[in-house]
Amino acid sequence: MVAIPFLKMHGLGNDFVVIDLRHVPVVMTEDLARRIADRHRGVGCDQVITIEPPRSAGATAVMGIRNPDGSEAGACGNATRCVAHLLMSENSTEQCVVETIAGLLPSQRAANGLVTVDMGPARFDWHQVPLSEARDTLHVGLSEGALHDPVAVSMGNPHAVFFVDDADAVPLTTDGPRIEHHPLFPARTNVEAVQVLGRDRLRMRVWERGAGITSACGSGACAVMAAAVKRGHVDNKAEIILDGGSLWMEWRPADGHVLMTGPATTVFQGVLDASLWSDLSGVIRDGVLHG
Ligand SMILES: N[C@@H](CCC[C@H](N)C(=O)O)C(=O)O
Repeated sequence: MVAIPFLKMHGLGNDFVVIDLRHVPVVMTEDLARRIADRHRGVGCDQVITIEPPRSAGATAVMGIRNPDGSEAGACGNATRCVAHLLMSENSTEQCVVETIAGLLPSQRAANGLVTVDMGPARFDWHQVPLSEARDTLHVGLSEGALHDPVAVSMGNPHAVFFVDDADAVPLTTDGPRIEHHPLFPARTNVEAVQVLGRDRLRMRVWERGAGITSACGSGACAVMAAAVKRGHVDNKAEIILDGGSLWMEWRPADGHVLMTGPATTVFQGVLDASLWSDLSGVIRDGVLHG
């Protein structure tokens, strides 16, 4: 049985096990992702990220996203910067296109070693978030503990953005999971608590769907930027300060796309031993792997 190489990477401390499956007959299943993400028995991470062959014209590669609970996500901004960095380094290019189940994300190198990703349009239609019933997504009118009246928005994954007076005082470990599992969000939701510091500065903390509190969420920062523009709190550009550091955001009025700029950091390389999945079904594609 073979071992599979991986990279440990992070974006502002939101950490990933990145596995290149472009030439390996392995399928990332819910069970396998859970085992890899386990910080005691596996490698440990906030998301398991796969790189797979492109499916659409113009894409450099597909990026698959799994949360530590095994669930699949349509967007992960911090991992997109990491994967884009790897693809651009591999191809010696300054740009690439990362494909996700939610769409194609054009990415490019920015100043100071940072990476910019066009995360696509913020969507405010209640069907698209999704919500379980018709609501005004700019004022959803939902309350839980310290959190009231969010903006609901999709960046390819669902977000509930709450504007608060003091983001650091919000008890996210109790209020976050209650919102994540609220019946109004049939696909569950990521939860952001946001404090407006100025017309170009926001402080944000996040409770991630399927992961809990993380030090940063790139798609969350995009959702927050779009929500803050729609509520009239910021102009088109803003710094968003997360627990793990800052992201630089731009909302493009012409098409409603959100552009995100931030770091992509490689921590170490390792190998996943086949003992991690040898008793799991559905992991090996096209037969058995031999070393
Ligand atoms: N950390 C990510 C988001 C990962 C997926 C999210 N938890 C979900 O289930 O939608 C980011 O940087 O965007």
